[in-house]
Amino acid sequence: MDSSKLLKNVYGIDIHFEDLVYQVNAPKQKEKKAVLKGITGTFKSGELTAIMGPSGAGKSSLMNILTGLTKSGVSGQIEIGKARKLCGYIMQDDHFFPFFTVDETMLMAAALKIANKCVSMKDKRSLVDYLLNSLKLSKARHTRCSNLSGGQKKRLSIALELIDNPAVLFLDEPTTGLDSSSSFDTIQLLRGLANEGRTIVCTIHQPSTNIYNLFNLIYVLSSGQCTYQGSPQNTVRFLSTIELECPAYHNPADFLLECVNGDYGNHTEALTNAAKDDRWRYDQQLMPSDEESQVPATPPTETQLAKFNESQAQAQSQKKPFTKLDSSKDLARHTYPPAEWMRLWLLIGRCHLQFFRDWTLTYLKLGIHIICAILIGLFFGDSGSNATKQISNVGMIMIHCVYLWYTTIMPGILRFPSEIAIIKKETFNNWYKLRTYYLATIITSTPVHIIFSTVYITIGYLMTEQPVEMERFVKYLLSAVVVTICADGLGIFLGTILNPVNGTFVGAVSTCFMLTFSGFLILLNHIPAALRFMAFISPLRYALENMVISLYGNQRDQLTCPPTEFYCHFKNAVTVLRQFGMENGDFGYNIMMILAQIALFKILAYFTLKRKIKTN
Ligand SMILES: Nc1ncnc2c1ncn2[C@@H]1O[C@H](COP(=O)(O)OP(=O)(O)OP(=O)(O)O)[C@@H](O)[C@H]1O
Repeated sequence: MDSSKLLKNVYGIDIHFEDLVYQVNAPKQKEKKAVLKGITGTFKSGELTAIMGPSGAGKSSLMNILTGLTKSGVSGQIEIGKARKLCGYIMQDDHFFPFFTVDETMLMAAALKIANKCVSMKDKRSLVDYLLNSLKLSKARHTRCSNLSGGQKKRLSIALELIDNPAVLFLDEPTTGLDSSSSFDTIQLLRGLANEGRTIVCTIHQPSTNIYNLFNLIYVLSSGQCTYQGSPQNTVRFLSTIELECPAYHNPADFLLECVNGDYGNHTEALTNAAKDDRWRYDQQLMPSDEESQVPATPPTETQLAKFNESQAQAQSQKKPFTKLDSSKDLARHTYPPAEWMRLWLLIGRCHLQFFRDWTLTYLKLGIHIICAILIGLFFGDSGSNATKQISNVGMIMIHCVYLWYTTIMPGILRFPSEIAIIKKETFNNWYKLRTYYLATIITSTPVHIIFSTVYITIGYLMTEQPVEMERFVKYLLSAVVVTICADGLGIFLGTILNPVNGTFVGAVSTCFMLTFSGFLILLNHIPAALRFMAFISPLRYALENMVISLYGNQRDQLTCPPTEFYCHFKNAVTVLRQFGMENGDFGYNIMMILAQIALFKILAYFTLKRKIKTN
């Protein structure tokens, strides 16, 4: 299949909004603050539209409303309908997984966005090649995303969203951070995409004259009101209708913004009234001559407009560059996504690859686990079999629990904050559902926790001469593994409700409390009855109790009392259990309690992550 054909078949979608009001709660004020005050406008297919205006004018708010990112506090009419599914939103900052190359990122996006039944893998490959060529990214195809320049990142963001050929593309400040030549290239590229029939809308700050003239429509906002909607070429004429004369050799875009900012007096009301006339969007130079009206500073007359529309319609029917999207049947004909289970499979693959590429997550962490396990083993020596060292041995068990807990909760806290911008972009642009991604991360991270804690515990267990009995070892290991997974769940939960600084602080404080109530530092029956419930919510308590009863319970043989000792208080294993008030400990119950907490944390983390993605 010819890749360019896949991209040329664009459905034309016009976006129309009327009396759009957006209100937000203003702090310390009874009344709501109106960010958008009843604006009306039309962004047409085949056109490149710029939303401009001073900072705080409401540009991003309008964009977020049109894309569907903001829903509450919005009233008025928006006609975009089923086409929302065919929209791509390129946010201001470009976020990618740093360990993948441009090629891998593109191929993964193609696999996630388009079903194999719809476009074969071979065609997806050539589609990716075609897009990389068109966006001048071929030379960077084997470069990791973290090493791309600002302009390349922006082009990659555009290429990624073009894969499933969206009919509408929204871009938030696509030229921010780019030099003038890259900015021009980017806007020229967008103009080319619009010419193919797409509706392209972007916000922009202070464009140069060259860039300004590339747009088909300029939509200016000032304090939530529309102060100009027209072609760039009509700007000077429009302003002169309210006696604002643009000096010669002055950039019309700059002059327009200066007028809107009030640099030449307060003309907001006059501008808002004049901007209601949307005929300024028609380029005067394209208008047929009309003897009745030759006044230069006016929008086209009705007669001119009728003639113009007629000639445009004729040209359109001859060229027929794109089909108008009328029904949901048309939507189905568009490239369709793979089934969600297939996306799950792809995301599991991506998470695995990411895990192996990030050496700090794999080799470094595994190496540190091994070194620490050996060091702790050397410190405690024969504590597992020597009856005189049993208090130290229980202390070592606690160290194992706390080590696994701490080294898991902290990366858990930091994991999602670093990925949230990417997840937000990808879920919003329909690459996959959040629950699919979340499930993929659980499926990928769980075996990793199992392997890492198994390596750590096995070394520690063998070096400290714990009983060589399979059942005791398996129970001991199982308790360590579940508490590690529980730490990951709590870490992710904290990472999705708090920022990294507060998250690490709360994580550290909560660990201290859990440690206090683990049953070693203060015995359970020494805690005041009213506060004892705290111990029952500490996963570390359940894990420690389980690890202790695995080693000392179930009628263990007597421990070795060195011949140099006259009396060994902990010669009988049950004495250790009694000493720590764990003689009635129930292994199954403890495991169930930790599993219940894992489920609780993981479910809560899903909903907090969902909330965070919506509000961020
Ligand atoms: N959820 C919200 N709660 C409170 N105020 C809000 C909210 N969303 C937007 N605003 C306010 O509305 C105004 C417009 O914000 P918006 O981000 O749309 O401006 P903008 O034109 O995109 O600005 P900039 O060019 O600086 O990005 C600002 O004063 C902003 O503080």
